[in-house]
Amino acid sequence: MASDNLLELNDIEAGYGRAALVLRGLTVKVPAGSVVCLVGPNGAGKSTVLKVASGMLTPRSGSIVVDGEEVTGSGPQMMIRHGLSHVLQGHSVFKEMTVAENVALGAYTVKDRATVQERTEFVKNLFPVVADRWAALAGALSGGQQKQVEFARSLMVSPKVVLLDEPSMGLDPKTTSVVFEQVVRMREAGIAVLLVEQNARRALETADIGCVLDLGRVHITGPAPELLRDPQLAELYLGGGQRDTGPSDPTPDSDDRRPDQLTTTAPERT
Ligand SMILES: Nc1ncnc2c1ncn2[C@@H]1O[C@H](COP(=O)(O)OP(=O)(O)OP(=O)(O)O)[C@@H](O)[C@H]1O
Repeated sequence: MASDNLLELNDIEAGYGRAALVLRGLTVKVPAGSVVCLVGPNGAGKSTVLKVASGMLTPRSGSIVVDGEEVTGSGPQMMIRHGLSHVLQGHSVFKEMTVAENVALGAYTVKDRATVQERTEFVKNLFPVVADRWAALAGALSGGQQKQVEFARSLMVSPKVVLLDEPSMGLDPKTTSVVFEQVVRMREAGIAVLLVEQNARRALETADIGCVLDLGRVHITGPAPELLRDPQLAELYLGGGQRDTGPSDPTPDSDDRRPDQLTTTAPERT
């Protein structure tokens, strides 16, 4: 039976070299047309999930299925061909190159000129700031604008699923909101997103499905709005308490608390 999931990571075990496993039987599914976000404490393995999905790290066991096709063991170039595009943590624009050149780099595997042209128009339309600053040096753009150039570059290969690793890293709250608006635009354009975020509340406000990782497994998964309403989760992962609870609300700054400030671990659920 055909699956509606564009990406499935099934029962994945993965780690680095001879060190202990980081992912210990992790299963994550990304349905078509959805944003799925992974949240959890530092070291839980969130970025490692994206590395496995993009072929940077080969799992020791488990399977990776993209749009119904098993692709386990594919390297990064093949994963791009299968439809997965990875936007790495931090900033990766080439600052001394123009925005146009940075975006064009994303299409280095695309040989057909008409396709490149069509994708270029698509990303310029999706990210107006990229179109507006097309001829500018990327280094002259703000952090949030550079992140949008990275998004645009990642879409040049017409991915089915984009893997976003902490897109809000280093950005102020206002710029973070702009970047998350662009994540929503990607979903509206039919691109599924697997998102890793330290800013758990903001990510869950954007996502359709949330997965809480701890110790290399998914401990809790469900519709993101439900996770946001869960008082225990709010206490553990979202800076304590829910936003609309009146005087005891967290301050705006507490929105940006990192899960590594937490001292407890997530409750186990089935
Ligand atoms: N290249 C690497 N070589 C060896 N160990 C690594 C490597 N990358 C990550 N690890 C280890 O894997 C574990 C999970 O790291 P990962 O970056 O996936 O976690 P994370 O949940 O994304 O955390 P963070 O929020 O801090 O980025 C950590 O113990 C980390 O030290």
